[in-house]
Amino acid sequence: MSINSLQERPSREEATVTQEEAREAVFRTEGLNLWYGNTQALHNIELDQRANEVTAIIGPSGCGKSTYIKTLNRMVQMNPIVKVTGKVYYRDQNIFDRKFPVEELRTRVGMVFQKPNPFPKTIFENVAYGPKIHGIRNKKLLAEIVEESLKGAAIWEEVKDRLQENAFGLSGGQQQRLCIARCLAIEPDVILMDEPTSALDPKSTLKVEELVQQLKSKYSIMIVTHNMQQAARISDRTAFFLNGEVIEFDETDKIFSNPSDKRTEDYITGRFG
Ligand SMILES: Nc1ncnc2c1ncn2[C@@H]1O[C@H](COP(=O)(O)OP(=O)(O)OP(=O)(O)O)[C@@H](O)[C@H]1O
Repeated sequence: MSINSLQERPSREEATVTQEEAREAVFRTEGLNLWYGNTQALHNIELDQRANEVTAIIGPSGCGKSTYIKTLNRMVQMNPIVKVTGKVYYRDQNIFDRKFPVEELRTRVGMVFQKPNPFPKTIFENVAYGPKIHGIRNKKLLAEIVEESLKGAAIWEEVKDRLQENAFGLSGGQQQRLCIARCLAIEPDVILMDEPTSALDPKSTLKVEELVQQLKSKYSIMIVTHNMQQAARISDRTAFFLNGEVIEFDETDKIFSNPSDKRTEDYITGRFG
């Protein structure tokens, strides 16, 4: 079974899809429960990630935001004490099915972490690493992928003359965009971001936010953030988590202007969290 064969992305010519089709669910979570040992961290989560949209996950510390997004690439299940029930469909296949191709899932679903985590390698090698793992050896092709990915992550102009320098020589904000480029190099379908700007200064934060806005024309993005202004600025829909539950999930404008649940209102107005 191959994810790629099931969901070949359309060519540009075929890409004249209707608004409705463009917004199909890439991930659909139904009745998801998750335990760390005997402690339940997620309760009956129901959530969709639509294609070419940004979904923000907000909520106070410890409410299960990171746990949830790490469920989507099955990273959380690398921890042997984790147990899950319920269903998470990626492009209509349940990722918890025994036959589900997990390795392919990880190439289709990229992840960007809170702290930039470049490899101790050159800027070029950081981006070429994933494609090389996938068997690409042709130097010209690798160079093209590296350039395109760095351009996609809006960092090409800053690094094009120093591709052979160590990535640790970049600023924090540049390192984070390099990590986004590394993620783009494996041509993901979905990008999960776990507080990608929390370690960055305001200028770098703005750059990453602008980048997220640009990337959503090609990718579907889910972003965990503690920064409510950020969620309001860059997301199409927002899910408010509290104590491992989704309290409210709606259009971002609605969540921030007229939330349905008092707890959402209390959180976004800073009464707790
Ligand atoms: N590896 C683990 N082992 C046991 N419990 C864990 C583990 N990781 C997370 N938890 C627990 O699961 C719950 C949810 O944690 P999670 O990290 O998903 O929350 P979060 O909303 O992302 O928090 P933060 O905003 O502080 O990053 C917490 O009670 C946490 O203590």
